[in-house]
Amino acid sequence: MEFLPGGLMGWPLLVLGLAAWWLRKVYLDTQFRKFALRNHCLPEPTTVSKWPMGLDRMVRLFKVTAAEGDVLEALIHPTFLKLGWTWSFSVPLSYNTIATADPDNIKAILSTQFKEFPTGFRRAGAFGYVVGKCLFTVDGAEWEHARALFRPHFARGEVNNLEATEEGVRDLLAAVTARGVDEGHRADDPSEKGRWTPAFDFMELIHRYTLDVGTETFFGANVKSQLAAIPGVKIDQDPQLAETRRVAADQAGASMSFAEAYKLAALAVAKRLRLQAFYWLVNPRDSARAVKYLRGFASHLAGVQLKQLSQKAAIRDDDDKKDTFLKSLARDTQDPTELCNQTLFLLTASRDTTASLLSWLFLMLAKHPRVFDKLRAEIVKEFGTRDEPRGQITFYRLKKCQYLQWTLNETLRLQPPGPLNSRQAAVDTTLPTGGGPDGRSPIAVRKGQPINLCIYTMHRRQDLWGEDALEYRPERWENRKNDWSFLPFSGGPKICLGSECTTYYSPKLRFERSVLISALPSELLTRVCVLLSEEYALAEASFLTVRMLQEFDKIEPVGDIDHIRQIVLISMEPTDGVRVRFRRAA
Ligand code: HEM
Repeated sequence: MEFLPGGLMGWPLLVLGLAAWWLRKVYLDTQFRKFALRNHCLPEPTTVSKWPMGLDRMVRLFKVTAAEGDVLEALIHPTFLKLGWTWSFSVPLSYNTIATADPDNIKAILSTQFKEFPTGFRRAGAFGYVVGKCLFTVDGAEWEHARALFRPHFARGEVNNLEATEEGVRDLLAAVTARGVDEGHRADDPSEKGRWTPAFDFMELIHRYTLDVGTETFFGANVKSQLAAIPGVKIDQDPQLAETRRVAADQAGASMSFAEAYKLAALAVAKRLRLQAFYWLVNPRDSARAVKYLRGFASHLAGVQLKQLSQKAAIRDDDDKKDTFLKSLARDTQDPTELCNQTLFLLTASRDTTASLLSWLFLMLAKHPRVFDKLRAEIVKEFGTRDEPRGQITFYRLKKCQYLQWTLNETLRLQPPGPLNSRQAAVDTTLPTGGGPDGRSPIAVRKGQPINLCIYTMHRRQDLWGEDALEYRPERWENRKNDWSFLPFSGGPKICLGSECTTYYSPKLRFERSVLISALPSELLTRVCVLLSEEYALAEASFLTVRMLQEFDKIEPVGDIDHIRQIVLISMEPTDGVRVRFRRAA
């Protein structure tokens, strides 16, 4: 029997199939309309497309991305200013995507209606390309399982020990020193002569810093990328790490460094994110090689860890004092793929975001000398100078530096490392606002409908942040309480785990805290964790800022500081890096 269209049975079957599909669609559309009516929902504004299925918007998006342009300022933010804080746009072969920059809607999606808005298959398709199934790419019971695996390690405050950060900062300062001195810069002033570094891209060093701290923290294997980039410096390697690097290099040919592989993989993820349901179209050969490299590296380390643990008679009696995330995780799961996925994800989550924050912070300090001077005065008062340091840099002392906290917050507000977040409705449901002529009625959201949360636009709204919302002014944080209009770390049960814990407690406090935390029921634990928010993620950035400002007393921008370009890869970064020069403190 012939079942192909054109065969004897083919056409009737095809017609029948189409009719069934159409009837189902009509039925579901009618049900959804009734649902919207029952819930007093009105439609949100929609962008007008010149081509069917919103293809023109998609083509424009690709043109901007291909030219390494700024999708936020070129496409997304202006549409919010034109249509209001919640709108939708057509996407080929899918329901309209909703975009929102409204705190009430965002709160509902991330928190009060959390179960109705999982992350969905688009995120899994885009990020899973590199990190497979992990905390970030799964939903429901799988997510709960992964979060439970992560939590004890974070709650004990072991993620990123202080030594790893200190070592990272030492290497970074060595890398800056290795760049030498620009004898010619301001040579006419004897008090300045010989104190300025040459102009260089500080962002490159920041990326290496967060990579080194991250690989040490999560894998227990600092890749020493900062020292590796200094010509002539020989890195003192333990044999295990040398083997690890060799294994990773073999996967891709020695032509690629860890940092390069990382950038290529991030570019592919960014492209897959833009393509939404068609993410699978992106798999360029060089990115595939990069992903193989990164996964080879993580898998090798997971294998080493498992071998070490299996050699111990009783895994829980591991008496090795140096704990890493990988080791801690390996006590709970011995699945090598899971270990590889989770640790590689954690490295991605922590490295790019922290590097983005630090890059923007130093760019802002270069652009605003007043803020730099005020911040440095506070740091010197609390921690002393390079030559006369005052005590250890601890988490509590960092927290006490109010202007430092404001400066970090202001940077996270204007340039959030994660400017866009996404979810997908699991059921027909509603959002509290955005519908009707005044944009205040609830809107109906259909099962399967994708939603983009635009944190970037929300952080720049004048009605929420005042007339000077676009100005960099840390002082605005005086007396301002955090609410749902400030979400650099997201919110609700999936709030950034890095924002939940800290490394800067003393061992005694850390122990007491871990006992307290492990005794809490999970719901309360989540709330406590949110209260402890921002601690860890900001500690790594604060620590480096303090040490840099002790070391250098001026920073000067190089190039056009008034027209800073930005690009969204996995995180948002300054397109042209952080081109600056520093003046060593006298
Ligand atoms: C400035 C630094 C950081 C920023 C701005 C940031 C921001 C974010 C954001 C926006 C999310 C997405 C949550 C969602 O899907 O709603 C996230 C998730 C996450 N972040 Fe961070 N992050 C930072 C640093 C870190 C660090 C240092 C770590 C680890 C030590 C970390 C670990 C995580 C984890 C594990 C998740 C996944 C949580 C989950 O899906 O349940 N982050 N982060």
